[in-house]
Amino acid sequence: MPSNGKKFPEKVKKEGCAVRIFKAGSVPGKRLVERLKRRGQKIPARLERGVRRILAEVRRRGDEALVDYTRRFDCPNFEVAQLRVREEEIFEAYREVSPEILSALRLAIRNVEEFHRRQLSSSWFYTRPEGVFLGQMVRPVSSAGLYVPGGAGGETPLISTVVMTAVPARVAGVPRVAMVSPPNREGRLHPALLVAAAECGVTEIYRVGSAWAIAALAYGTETIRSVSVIAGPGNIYVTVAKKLLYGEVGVDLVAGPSEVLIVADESASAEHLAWDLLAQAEHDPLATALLLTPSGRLARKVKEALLRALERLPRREIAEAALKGQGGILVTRDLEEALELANAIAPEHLELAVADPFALLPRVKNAGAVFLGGGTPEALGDYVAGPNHVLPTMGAARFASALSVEVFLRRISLLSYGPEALAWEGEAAVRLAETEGLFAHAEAVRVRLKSP
Ligand SMILES: NC(=O)c1ccc[n+]([C@@H]2O[C@H](COP(=O)([O-])OP(=O)(O)OC[C@H]3O[C@@H](n4cnc5c(N)ncnc54)[C@H](O)[C@@H]3O)[C@@H](O)[C@H]2O)c1
Ligand SMILES: N[C@H](CO)Cc1c[nH]c[nH+]1
Ligand SMILES: [Zn+2]
Repeated sequence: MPSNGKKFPEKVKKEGCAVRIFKAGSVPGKRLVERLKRRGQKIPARLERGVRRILAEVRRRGDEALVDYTRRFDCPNFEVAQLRVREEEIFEAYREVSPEILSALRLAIRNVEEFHRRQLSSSWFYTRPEGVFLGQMVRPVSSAGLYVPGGAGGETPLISTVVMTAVPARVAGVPRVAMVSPPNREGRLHPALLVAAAECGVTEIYRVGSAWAIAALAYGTETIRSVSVIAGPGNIYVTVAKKLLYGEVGVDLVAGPSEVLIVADESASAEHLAWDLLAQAEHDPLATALLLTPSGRLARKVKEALLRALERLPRREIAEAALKGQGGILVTRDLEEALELANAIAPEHLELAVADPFALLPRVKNAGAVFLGGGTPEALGDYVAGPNHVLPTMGAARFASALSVEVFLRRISLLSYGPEALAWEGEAAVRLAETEGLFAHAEAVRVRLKSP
């Protein structure tokens, strides 16, 4: 029964199966956890083949392939001349965006910049008395390509992702920043997307999305010059393209379909938790939205709240598919077990909706970002708080971190030896080179020892 005492309408009753409650220790509970733990391990072979084909086409046919794919998936009448956004279109976009949106964007930019400035590492050096100079020189990459998701037909342009990708690139000092995002059916990008790009110092904007946009940034086409590093989140096609191209081009991290895992106790509001779960589930049918709680009562209340909320959700179909596929509610023995499972799943977002979240924090090992306390919805982090919302998914939080200024920087090592230092340490290098059987290495040092 819903909490207002009325019966659920038929439709909601039927959809009740979208939200599953299991005991964490039960067979279906364990099965769900095992599936989530393995979620990043294998790309379906058909999907990978499809993405490889796209990459090869763009490499071979350049702009022509971009236009073909864009016509097929996003904008039926797309022309090559529409690929690059012209400067006048950005001026026009400023006229279309309301002052309220502009000031919200500027607040987000300020907060994101303040957070990311703290990540800047500086160059340094030190010397050793015998005449050794060693150091590290920090340099930005010369160009970056930013992927901003748009959904099929550009229906859901993630304007906030412009801020999250472009601000760190600007803080790092990248001189050339190219942004790509899929156009809508009319071949347009949302005006707020263009304004956000201009506000964050993006230097080129292209209307192109999915795996073909990633290929264009990596290989270059007639219109789009290749870049040194690609950053930004995207759907499974974007994510697989980035994985396959890693090495040919720098890639930030595996930032695929969104994920939230909430650990909650009875202090949490069921309605708040339901909306937090749906906030990630509505991103993608492949999104993950999981609640872990020792309270059976809270579990049932969240399920009811979810079913009510789904009724009002415009992207209900997407969210339901995500809940059915990768979501649910698991009732754990205690908070300890909930934390253990959270660490094993390594979610993109971890919410600690418990009475004393800071007491649980020392036990968190794997997560992209942690939201402490029921008053801190994940959505704040998506838009305005300051930390980056481009975060590791599919278990990558075990080894990767949020998008940061570091992605756009390189640390170049510096070495200089004077003759005295060479005399002191050269012999050790010769011995190690000989042990490795590398004659030229040894000789390169020996000739200098003989005639410095
Ligand atoms: N991990 C993170 O940090 C993070 C941040 C923001 C968003 N996200 C995720 O990014 C994703 C955004 O996805 P989206 O769909 O909204 O935008 P998107 O731009 O990533 O994907 C849309 C593009 O994919 C194309 N596409 C659709 N079907 C295709 C197919 N069968 N083959 C190849 N291409 C196809 C569309 O035509 C369009 O060009 C979501 O999964 C969201 O959860 C993740
Ligand atoms: N939740 C997404 C990261 O998984 C980021 C985002 C952008 N806009 C809304 N949400
Ligand atoms: Zn989100």
